[in-house]
Amino acid sequence: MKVVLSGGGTGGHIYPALALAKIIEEKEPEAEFLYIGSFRGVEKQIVPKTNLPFMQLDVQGFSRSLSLTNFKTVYLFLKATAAAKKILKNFQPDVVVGTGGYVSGAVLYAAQQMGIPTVIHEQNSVAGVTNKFLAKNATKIGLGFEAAKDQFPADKTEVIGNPRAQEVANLQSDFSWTSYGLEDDKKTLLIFGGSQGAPAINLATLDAISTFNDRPYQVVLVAGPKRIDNFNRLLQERGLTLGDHIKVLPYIDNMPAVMKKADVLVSRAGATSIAELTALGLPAILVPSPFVTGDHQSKNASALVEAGAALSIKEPDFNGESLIKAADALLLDDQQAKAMQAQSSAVGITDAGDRFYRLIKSVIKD
Ligand SMILES: CC(=O)N[C@H]1[C@@H](OP(=O)(O)OP(=O)(O)OC[C@H]2O[C@@H](n3ccc(=O)[nH]c3=O)[C@H](O)[C@@H]2O)O[C@H](CO)[C@@H](O)[C@@H]1O
Repeated sequence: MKVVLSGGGTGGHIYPALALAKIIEEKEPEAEFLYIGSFRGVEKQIVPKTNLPFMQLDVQGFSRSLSLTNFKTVYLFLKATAAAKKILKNFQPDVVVGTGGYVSGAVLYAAQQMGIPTVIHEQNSVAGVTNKFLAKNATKIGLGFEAAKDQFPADKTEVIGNPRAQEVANLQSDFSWTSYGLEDDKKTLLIFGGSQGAPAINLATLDAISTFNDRPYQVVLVAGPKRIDNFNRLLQERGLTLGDHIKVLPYIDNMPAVMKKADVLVSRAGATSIAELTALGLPAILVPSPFVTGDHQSKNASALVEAGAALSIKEPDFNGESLIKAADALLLDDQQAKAMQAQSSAVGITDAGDRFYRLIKSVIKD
């Protein structure tokens, strides 16, 4: 099987594509892949760390206000589509899979025009712009959340979950907190604001630092590669020091292994983060980003809150005090955490990768 994967811009669109590649490789070791990303998104850092051949196109997103940059966006889209056609003609894929982000718009649009089967994956409860654009001519559509079902044509749409969940659930790892200078027999609160870090989550953690310094549990904050300097500057300005049981990092490459060792997670309600934490049954405090299309993170979070699988705190209510209160409730008292763990595991779709694989096989022409 020859598969082109395309997804970009942000980790939440990229990791599902990489997880799918791993599942296909396990089932069909002779499968060939090509990952097509953009020059601008974080895929240029993430994909080259895998063994997948990687090509890049020049695309950019639409600006929300009417502006001249949108003419450039259209121009780049048409140019990228033409470039994608050449790449596809050369590679001759059996299927082209898009996991969201502008680059997948150009690549799958090209494939659709060439009559190559396309499968899109919508991770969120609310359809993204690119997937809405591609849905009409997509051969099949896989969804992460049931809630997105009524936004796509019913006859070709299936709820499959997010393949990253299967990757995380099946992961064998000997990761130890000692590699961060922490202890393995202490409970650990892991905090990260999606793949880029989130200022509101970093600031609340900063406000909570002096209390965390006195807590018996460990705290790991992933501040984000572009945000860690600001966090450290504010820490210094406020004259705060971190206890030995608190670590602040820019990014974690082996996040699934780290999540597996954590006891409670504080995070945004990005779809891939949710797929991972429910695959692990990890109790979570979610802080949906208010800055995303259609407020989709609040809707992603609702699915978990309704099931008793997570707590959700709106960003304006999220601060040092509410963070400590929620973290203490789950880390100092086992009962609530255990109940949440069970509900979270019940929500997780840990065979999402297999379901995605079957969906892809179903569109490949003999
Ligand atoms: C601001 C924004 O537009 N966010 C969107 C983006 O989120 P974002 O890119 O943040 O994606 P998710 O929260 O879904 O996933 C984050 C991914 O990054 C990984 N990770 C994170 C931190 C780290 O240090 N290392 C690491 O590997 C996580 O394990 C996870 O796999 O795509 C998601 C999936 O479409 C959407 O639901 C989010 O609303």
